[in-house]
Amino acid sequence: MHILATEGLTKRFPTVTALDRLSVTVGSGVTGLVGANGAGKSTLIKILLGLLPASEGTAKVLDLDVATRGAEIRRFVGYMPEHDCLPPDVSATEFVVHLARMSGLPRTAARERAADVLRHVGLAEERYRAIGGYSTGMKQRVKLAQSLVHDPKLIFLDEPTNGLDPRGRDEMLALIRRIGTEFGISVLVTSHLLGELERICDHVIVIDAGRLLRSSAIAEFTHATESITVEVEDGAEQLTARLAELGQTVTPHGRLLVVKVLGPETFDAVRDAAADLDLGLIRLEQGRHRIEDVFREEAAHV
Ligand SMILES: Nc1ncnc2c1ncn2[C@@H]1O[C@H](COP(=O)(O)OP(=O)(O)OP(=O)(O)O)[C@@H](O)[C@H]1O
Repeated sequence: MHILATEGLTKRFPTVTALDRLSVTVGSGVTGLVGANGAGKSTLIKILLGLLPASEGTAKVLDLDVATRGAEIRRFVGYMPEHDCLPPDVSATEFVVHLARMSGLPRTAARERAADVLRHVGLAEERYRAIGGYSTGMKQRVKLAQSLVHDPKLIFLDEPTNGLDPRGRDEMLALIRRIGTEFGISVLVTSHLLGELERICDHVIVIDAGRLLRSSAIAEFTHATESITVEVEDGAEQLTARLAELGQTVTPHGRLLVVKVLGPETFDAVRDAAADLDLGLIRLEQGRHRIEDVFREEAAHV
């Protein structure tokens, strides 16, 4: 089953089209939603939660229509908003217990559940202190904890690494991965930092200006762009021409050539062509393009 599916989903604001005929499906697991600032990520999440009406098109979350079943969707889905939205004067424990009670849990169960989720996100003794004194990383953890407290099947995390230092970012990403694998909760996580999602997602959706650029399993993203970098002392142009004759896909960058790996024969072709032309090979390096490169390539074609 798809955990969510959109068809021709469009959202027009007075001066901008935030989503433009977006049709995409998402399966279970950890899915990354990647796009630059303003690409439409937060708008999509708000529509999926039934908090914002679409202008056109349809969307379903857990097979429920967002236009009519928003309240049910929000029962099964947790949401970590992008911006700071925490009350400064209460403790993390009080805040999360309160939200657990609002979701319908009795007092004792709400306390137990809040303690569990705060422990899972790594907040220890400090959970009894007022949130106003927390670091950004701790606030992000509280926001993550509240998204989990009502035992959702799926969570939407909007820019959870925003404002974190590199260590905080790594910890948050590891936590998100664990939620997906150990707790079996499906995750839709947004980021404008494309590389970081590569590490934790099973599937990535790339959007730009509200339009779908690409949706594929992470393995396809990296596999499809596997390439080798070749450097020769002289004769890069000759080598480029020879490899092209041999059916290889070559992009010259000065003395460097980036050759797309079509199969094991690509390595043989480079070695043999360099030997035939009597060129000195300085470097033959396998390099995996990262999602950033894929994004740039895709964006260049739009
Ligand atoms: N309530 C609104 N009224 C008018 N325009 C809006 C509104 N909400 C979003 N937009 C516009 O829609 C576009 C998409 O915004 P959105 O917040 O969905 O992007 P995003 O990908 O989440 O980016 P960011 O990470 O910067 O929030 C932007 O141009 C934004 O200015």
